[in-house]
Amino acid sequence: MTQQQNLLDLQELRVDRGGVTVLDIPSFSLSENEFVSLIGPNGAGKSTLLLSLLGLINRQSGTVCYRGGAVASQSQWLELRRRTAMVLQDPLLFDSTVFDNVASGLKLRGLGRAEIKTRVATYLERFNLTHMAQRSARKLSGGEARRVSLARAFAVEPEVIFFDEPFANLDPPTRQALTDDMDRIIRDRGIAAILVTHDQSEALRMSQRIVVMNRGSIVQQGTPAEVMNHPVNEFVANFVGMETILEGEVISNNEQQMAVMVAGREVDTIGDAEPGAQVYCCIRPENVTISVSHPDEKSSARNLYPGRVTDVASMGPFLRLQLDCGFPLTSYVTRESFAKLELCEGREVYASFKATSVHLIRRRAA
Ligand SMILES: Nc1ncnc2c1ncn2[C@@H]1O[C@H](COP(=O)(O)OP(=O)(O)OP(=O)(O)O)[C@@H](O)[C@H]1O
Repeated sequence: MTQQQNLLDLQELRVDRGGVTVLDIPSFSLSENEFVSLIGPNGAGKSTLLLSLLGLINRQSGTVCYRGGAVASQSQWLELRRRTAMVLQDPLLFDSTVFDNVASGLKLRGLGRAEIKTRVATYLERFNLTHMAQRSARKLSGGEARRVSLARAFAVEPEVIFFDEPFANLDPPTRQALTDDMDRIIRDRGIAAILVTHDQSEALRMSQRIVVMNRGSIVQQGTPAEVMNHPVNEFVANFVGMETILEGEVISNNEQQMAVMVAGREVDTIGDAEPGAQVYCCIRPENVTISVSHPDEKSSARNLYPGRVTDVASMGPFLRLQLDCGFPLTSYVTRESFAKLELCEGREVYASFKATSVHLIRRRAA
């Protein structure tokens, strides 16, 4: 089997700012076509990590390799930056037309006029901006300006793209439309990407790998389901909110009443994905009800699964139960219910939740 080469490799990175170590990362890598999200609280070091990967910030130690070769000289850093695009929360548009803004990266890279014209036209169209090519970039709405900054970044046809909270403060429909456009182009062109986001559903939807950072370190990384369902410590558990995240595939959709296949079991949900779509079913622990005998058939919960309690942990006034129902499920029960139902590790139970309790997120194929 041939091993896929990493696009970017970072080793032994340490960055001090204002006399304080703000980043200490033994290793980090990004492989070809991979989409990675960096999540973590304010000040965790997410933006500093992006800047470090491009050599845009002084570092105490650390080497970056691009396709296996060390990036050391000034010209090697410039070459890496030439192959990379970065989209920031502030679109930072020039005071000129939309066309000129989208063309700016291409001019810098020395493309000829005819090629620039064709390339800009392609990316204006992809981001639905053709009709405003001659508009002043100063007179755009927040959503339009973000579109222009995305078109500008993609127009240089980078091998890697970094996004630092590119959709913060946008209304949800605009945000959704932009992430859909961006996701399509990234997949079409096989671009590797790192996204810094505070929106966990965005991270879930877009990423093959989620990296959780705190206080300058990487605390955990893995597939979205691994990180969300198996947090390595209390910090990650609290930060990701402890929803159960199940990978599944839509098998039917009848006027938004959907069935999703999860680990060989059917989960009923409400939504609008088409059969065959890859999704995550997200279920909050407070929406999972436990009973020890088969519940009344009249129960309104559409999803009912026999399972076993695999772990019990104290959560203040509640107990958190980990269940194995053929897939993992987390439930909170009060101490009173826990005693009344005589629950304990190993106990066989029934877990149920309503179709309306399942929050559906489309999943990027691995
Ligand atoms: N110009 C600066 N001078 C000194 N320290 C800085 C500077 N910029 C950032 N820092 C510090 O570096 C650390 C990492 O900041 P960074 O912006 O990378 O975090 P972040 O995870 O991206 O945060 P946020 O989610 O708030 O954007 C923080 O402790 C921050 O206070």
